[in-house]
Amino acid sequence: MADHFQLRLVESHMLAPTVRHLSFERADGQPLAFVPGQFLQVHFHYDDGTATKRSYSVGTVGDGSSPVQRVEIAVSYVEGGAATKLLGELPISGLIDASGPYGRFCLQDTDTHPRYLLMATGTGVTPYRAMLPRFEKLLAAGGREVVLLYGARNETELLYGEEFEAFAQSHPGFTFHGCLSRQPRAVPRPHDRNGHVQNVLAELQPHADRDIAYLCGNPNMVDAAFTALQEFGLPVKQIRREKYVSSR
Ligand SMILES: Cc1cc2nc3c(=O)[nH]c(=O)nc-3n(C[C@H](O)[C@H](O)[C@H](O)COP(=O)(O)OP(=O)(O)OC[C@H]3O[C@@H](n4cnc5c(N)ncnc54)[C@H](O)[C@@H]3O)c2cc1C
Repeated sequence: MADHFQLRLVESHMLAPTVRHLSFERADGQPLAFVPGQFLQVHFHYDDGTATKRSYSVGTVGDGSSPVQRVEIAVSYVEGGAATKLLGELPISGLIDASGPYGRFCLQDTDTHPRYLLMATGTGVTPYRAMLPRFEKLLAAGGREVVLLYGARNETELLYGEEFEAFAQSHPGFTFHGCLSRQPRAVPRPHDRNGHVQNVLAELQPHADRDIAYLCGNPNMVDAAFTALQEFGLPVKQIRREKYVSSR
């Protein structure tokens, strides 16, 4: 159930040239209960006093089942963006109004498909970071495979790339494909792919009997991947989507 609270900024750094990682705590000292995959809304006012809000996926890696003390988000720079400015200029200890958690872009206990196909561009990878402890449990139970296709123009834009690489190395059922559309890595990793995420799909041969897909981030990518997965025969109920549409 959604709650309203203030968040206090405790840490902020650039994750990539145009993406900032922000780490908050609730000002009331309470932990945040959320299901990995959910998002928060940040509430603020334009200069003319009009109230507005923006959504951000929670990226905190907790234990996957209990509330977290840190509320981590990744914010992509948008030219002239009101929330971009607010969050980019927020000082350490600065407060913002927020509410949440919201959304149903979450893993379902009822899903029994053997392979999870996760696709993301940009900050759309954030919910999958939060889901890592859930994937750890799924993989430990056996009989499952998780494949993350993460699209970026170059390696500097692979947010949390080292964390996903490390998770893949310590969890053999998890494969991380960095899909680089403009510039390959200086030192390529074994699972790197060149091109857009949806182009790498064919290599994985998605199949309705095997796959459940999660798509998150840029709406154009989500729509293109949704169409491609349907062409491979996946029914709509096996394709979960979170589009980072502008909420103005
Ligand atoms: C469920 C959900 C989860 C989201 N999670 C995240 C997240 O984790 N991280 C994140 O960075 N964003 C996320 N977003 C997008 C976020 O809510 C804002 O839309 C984004 O940060 C831009 O807000 P802004 O106030 O800076 O720009 P605005 O003031 O809203 O927009 C400024 C101008 O830029 C255009 N614009 C807005 N967004 C984009 C864009 N992405 N690319 C190009 N032009 C744009 C607008 O049309 C407008 O002309 C999410 C959106 C949704 C719906």
